[in-house]
Amino acid sequence: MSTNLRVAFIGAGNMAEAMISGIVQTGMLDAHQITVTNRGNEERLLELHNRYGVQGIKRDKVNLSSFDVIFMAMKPKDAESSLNRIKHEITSNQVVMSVLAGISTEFMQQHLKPEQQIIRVMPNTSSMLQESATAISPGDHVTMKNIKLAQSLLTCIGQVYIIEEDQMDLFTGIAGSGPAYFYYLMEHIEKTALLHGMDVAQARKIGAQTILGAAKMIMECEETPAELRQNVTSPNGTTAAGLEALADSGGGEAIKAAIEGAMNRSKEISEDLQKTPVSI
Ligand SMILES: NC(=O)C1=CN([C@@H]2O[C@H](COP(=O)(O)OP(=O)(O)OC[C@H]3O[C@@H](n4cnc5c(N)ncnc54)[C@H](O)[C@@H]3O)[C@@H](O)[C@H]2O)C=CC1
Ligand SMILES: O=C(O)[C@@H]1CCC=N1
Repeated sequence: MSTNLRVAFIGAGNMAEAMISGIVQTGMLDAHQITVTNRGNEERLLELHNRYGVQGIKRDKVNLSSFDVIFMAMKPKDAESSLNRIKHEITSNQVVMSVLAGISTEFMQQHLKPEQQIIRVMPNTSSMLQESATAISPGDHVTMKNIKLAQSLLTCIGQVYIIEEDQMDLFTGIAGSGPAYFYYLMEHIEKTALLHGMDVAQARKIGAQTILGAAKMIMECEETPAELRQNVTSPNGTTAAGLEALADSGGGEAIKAAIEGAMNRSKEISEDLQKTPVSI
């Protein structure tokens, strides 16, 4: 990766931090190549500087024209005003990569210059440990060189998949929001363990190792998840009883509902924004 490459994050929240942490830890970029901005929380900018060595500068003081890559990492509700501002600060040689849920490349294109290079990205917070499942959908004007740049930059926060944009809401439901489902699962494992007298710290380690082991089995074995499940399940044994209780409690439906709930919310964010008149 070029030592001259400069990357700006607009937005200094959880997602920006997870990505910065992953990028800096792999050494793909030097901390001095990264600038992070927010609207005014200087304490947060100092925190990110102290943790990762990146430059933290208030949005008003940043000149975006000197960056090769501009990551949009604010909340979707702040996208429109931010895009309207970015439009006048950058040229089409620079690439805008947006991690915002529900914000389409079409919406971004409408608010930026007609030939602006745009890539829609959906990472997750496991970026922090370089274990994100990240999707990218390139906009119409982005060069192959910048698609490759996005791939190598995002590879340092985990696995990267190029997908059609019409799959982005679904991807968000599975992977963008996905870590939260597993944390929720863990919360319930801990609660149940505690209820039956196990120490929470011990239950956390045991539960996490079980999830990690199952994930590795899925990644590394040839069997399908259904086959792997059957391998655990002895006739009339403990797993059969557990799975029956899970199904009786609507386990499968609950997983479908979670993914579809997040997917539909992503669509809804996009539709709501399209209803607002586009400001010039
Ligand atoms: N948290 C997650 O797991 C994931 C989040 N995302 C997306 O990342 C984006 C950020 O999410 P979080 O980091 O969780 O939110 P957050 O609320 O933690 O951070 C948002 C940041 O944006 C800043 N900000 C808002 N408007 C701004 C502006 N005009 N200029 C500069 N900074 C501005 C805020 O000061 C704050 O630092 C969202 O759009 C979300 O959809 C995507 C994938 C996963
Ligand atoms: O909850 C959200 O809206 C963001 C997008 C994907 C994960 N977190």
